[in-house]
Amino acid sequence: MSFAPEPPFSHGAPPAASSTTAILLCNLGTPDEPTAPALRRYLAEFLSDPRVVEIPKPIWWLILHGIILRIRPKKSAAKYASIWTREGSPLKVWTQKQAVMLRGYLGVRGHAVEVRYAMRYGQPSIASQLDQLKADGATRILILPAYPQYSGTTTASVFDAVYSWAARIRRIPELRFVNHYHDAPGYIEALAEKVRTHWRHSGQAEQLLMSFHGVPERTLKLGDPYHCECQKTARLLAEKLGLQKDRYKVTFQSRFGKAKWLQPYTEPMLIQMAQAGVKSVDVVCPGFTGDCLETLQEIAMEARHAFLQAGGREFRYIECLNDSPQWLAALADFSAQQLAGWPTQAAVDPAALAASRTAALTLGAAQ
Ligand SMILES: C=CC1=C(C)c2cc3[nH]c(cc4nc(cc5[nH]c(cc1n2)c(C)c5CCC(=O)O)C(CCC(=O)O)=C4C)c(C)c3C=C
Ligand SMILES: [Fe+2]
Ligand SMILES: [Fe+2]
Repeated sequence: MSFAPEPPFSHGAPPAASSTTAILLCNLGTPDEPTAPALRRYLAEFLSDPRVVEIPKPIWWLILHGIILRIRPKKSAAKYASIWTREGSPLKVWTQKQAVMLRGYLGVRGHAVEVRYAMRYGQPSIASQLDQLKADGATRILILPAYPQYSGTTTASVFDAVYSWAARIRRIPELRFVNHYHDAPGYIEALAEKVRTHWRHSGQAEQLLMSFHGVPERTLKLGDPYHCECQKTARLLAEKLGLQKDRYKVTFQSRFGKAKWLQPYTEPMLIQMAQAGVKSVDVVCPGFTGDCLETLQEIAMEARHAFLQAGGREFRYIECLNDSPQWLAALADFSAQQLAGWPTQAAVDPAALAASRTAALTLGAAQ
């Protein structure tokens, strides 16, 4: 084992002038392009993570390499192709934009904090961004997962990647980790504002369906708080919107494999609702902070089709938080709280601050 060398150090020297505080916004990751070879690389990395699939390695290896990586890449590539934009994968586009905007929103609140983004799987990797931040003088880093609800399959996996990076670093920056923000008032309010805006434009459907990404049911029995955190987010959102219990439903999507996942499942629920006579439904995905394959393709395309086929008339998909000003403001306030006690003025570069203000103002209202 060898640790990365550090820059020369002289006794008594003042701290490096470039010593900074930084935030690393970490999201799941996405393939480089919507092709089968790119999907194979992405899925191989993602599905080899023991946090994601908890099947003993020798058995899972056979299934993954013998079956899944032979079939799924082509199918998934076609799905990605249907949502790909000129700027690339929506998940990456939104995450990148959120990082730029968060820096601007923190800037106008007086915090000169560097904000970068990283992907747990694919590029830019968490290790490469931490290397870069350290090279750029970051001495304090807040790890901010893009997941409001804690799950061992996502949040803990981001932390694993940070710990693995740190394990090869001689002089580790100060690190802080955000576990979750499923009940943060700003997050709930930003979600509620998305729904209200949608209602103002399109009217209110008979039912609001809140669809969260699923996880295997056994993780709940093993103590993962994800299910409870989703339920709490849903309850708080419903309360904010003044919705009675009979006007909304909470479901779980994106089931993978044959095991039981958290229930009720999104698509069967939509079919059941349509068959029971529900004609219109609003669908929101509160667990996803940016639109991605799971929302734009699985919900806005596949689930819509299933609902309409089963007799529903109106399926209205409500976009994710994306670049919502309320969301970025909430994230800035929340991040500022997490940075408490850390200097955030150490390297105020007026030109960079002005540039981030302009970026925030261009991308959305910076208040
Ligand atoms: C195999 C098990 C999976 C678990 C457990 C899982 C949990 C989980 N995932 C997200 C968020 C996202 N997942 C996305 C895509 C995606 N998820 C899985 C599998 C599991 N997810 C796969 C195989 C894929 C890839 C697409 C496919 O082939 O079906 C995405 C979208 C990524 C994108 O590029 O747009 C997100 C986001 C959460 C929040 C979660 C547990 C709480
Ligand atoms: Fe997933
Ligand atoms: Fe629960």
